[in-house]
Amino acid sequence: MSGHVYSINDSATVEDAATDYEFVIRQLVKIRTIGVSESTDCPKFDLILLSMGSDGHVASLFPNHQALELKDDWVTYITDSPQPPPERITFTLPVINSASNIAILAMGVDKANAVHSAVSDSSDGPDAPASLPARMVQPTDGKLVWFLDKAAASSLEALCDDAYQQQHREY
Ligand SMILES: O=C(O)[C@H](O)[C@@H](O)[C@H](O)[C@H](O)COP(=O)(O)O
Repeated sequence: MSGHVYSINDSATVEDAATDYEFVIRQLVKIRTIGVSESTDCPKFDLILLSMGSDGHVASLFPNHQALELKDDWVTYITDSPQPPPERITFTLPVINSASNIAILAMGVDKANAVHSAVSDSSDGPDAPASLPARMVQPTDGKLVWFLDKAAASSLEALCDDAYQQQHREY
């Protein structure tokens, strides 16, 4: 197992650590230890496991941060995280979205609003995708599964009721 663990170099600067980590991933893709997505040319991980913060951040991709717009980088760094620590490295959305399976975990009532917005259809105003990174997790060619406790799912009851009533009206 240890031969398959590639840790981040935490003694380098975040910029160097991100560059080094992306280099490692690119080598692993080259020798096909990690598969490649035919549609995106990104690494295709079997599973990416994320947890979501109450602000809707996943990985170290925070609301309205420019890191959300990266298209060509696989790994990036930030130095201005709104939550400590300020310096972080993270996979980018193209890599996350290329995975075969993505699981997002959310626990606690403080996640309820973000869960509701992330799985609802609205895409304007405060629910615009970049204001809620979890909404931007949309697998290109894979599956997304949410794991919620009751508290995190508590705002979904209203959503389900609405959908039920909508369907009911159509019959
Ligand atoms: O520093 C971070 O980015 C956070 O620690 C994050 O990774 C965490 O997993 C979520 O915010 C949910 O955390 P809880 O489920 O503990 O609230």
